[in-house]
Amino acid sequence: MLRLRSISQFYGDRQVLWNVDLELPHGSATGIIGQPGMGKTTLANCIMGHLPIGGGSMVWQQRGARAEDLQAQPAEARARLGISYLPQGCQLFSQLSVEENLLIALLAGQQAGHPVLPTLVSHLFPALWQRRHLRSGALPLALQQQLMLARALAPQPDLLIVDEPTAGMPSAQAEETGERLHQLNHEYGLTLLLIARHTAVIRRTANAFLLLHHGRNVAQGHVAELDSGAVDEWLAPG
Ligand SMILES: Nc1ncnc2c1ncn2[C@@H]1O[C@H](COP(=O)(O)OP(=O)(O)OP(=O)(O)O)[C@@H](O)[C@H]1O
Repeated sequence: MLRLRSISQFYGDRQVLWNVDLELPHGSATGIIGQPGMGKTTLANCIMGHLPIGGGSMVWQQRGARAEDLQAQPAEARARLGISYLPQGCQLFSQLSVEENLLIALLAGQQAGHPVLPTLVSHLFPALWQRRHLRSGALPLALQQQLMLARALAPQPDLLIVDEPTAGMPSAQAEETGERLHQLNHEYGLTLLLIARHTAVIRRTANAFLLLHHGRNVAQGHVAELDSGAVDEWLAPG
């Protein structure tokens, strides 16, 4: 469970997040939506500890563990606490094999010292697993994108944060990615936080949404409420 209260963030003197509240219960799937430049990625970076917060609180409770102040944990500890992040524009180690890419990710997480890849990876990505000895840079793009997701899952996180998971994908592949994320949430109980400019993948995968506009949380609720038209004006360009 992750609970953010009144998060603010500044780049220099410029404030980009204003009193953002967000609650992610175990097993939930939440989408953060908003136009470009509204603070979605900044919020993810605050959760990961890649950016300091200017104010507010972040409480994290891993399954079966005590709640703790996330701010007290350095960025490198957050993967071991069960939080994984797949940033937009993420890169593979293209000269390394599929398996080596996965093992590196594994060592960053809570399974450090026990480099055993979870069966989840082979189950969810059989075509990728069959090619685990191949150089990752030689894979077709669709499999490279699967590998990025598989890498984020290798440490067996409780919470996966994915920034623009379907950006630039052809629609069939975007649908497939949405399906995998849905499966991870429904079958494996993974808590998801999805960031997207467009709502298609959020509608497919999430049950709750939060809408950021110029760094402020202007709407949130159940994903079914996205169909009410109430959020359209916030998402319209210009
Ligand atoms: N490193 C930085 N230094 C200064 N300003 C930044 C930095 N990164 C982002 N910003 C600014 O902060 C604001 C929020 O950016 P952010 O990337 O969080 O938005 P976003 O909603 O994720 O956008 P996108 O959908 O384009 O990724 C924008 O005005 C952006 O220009």
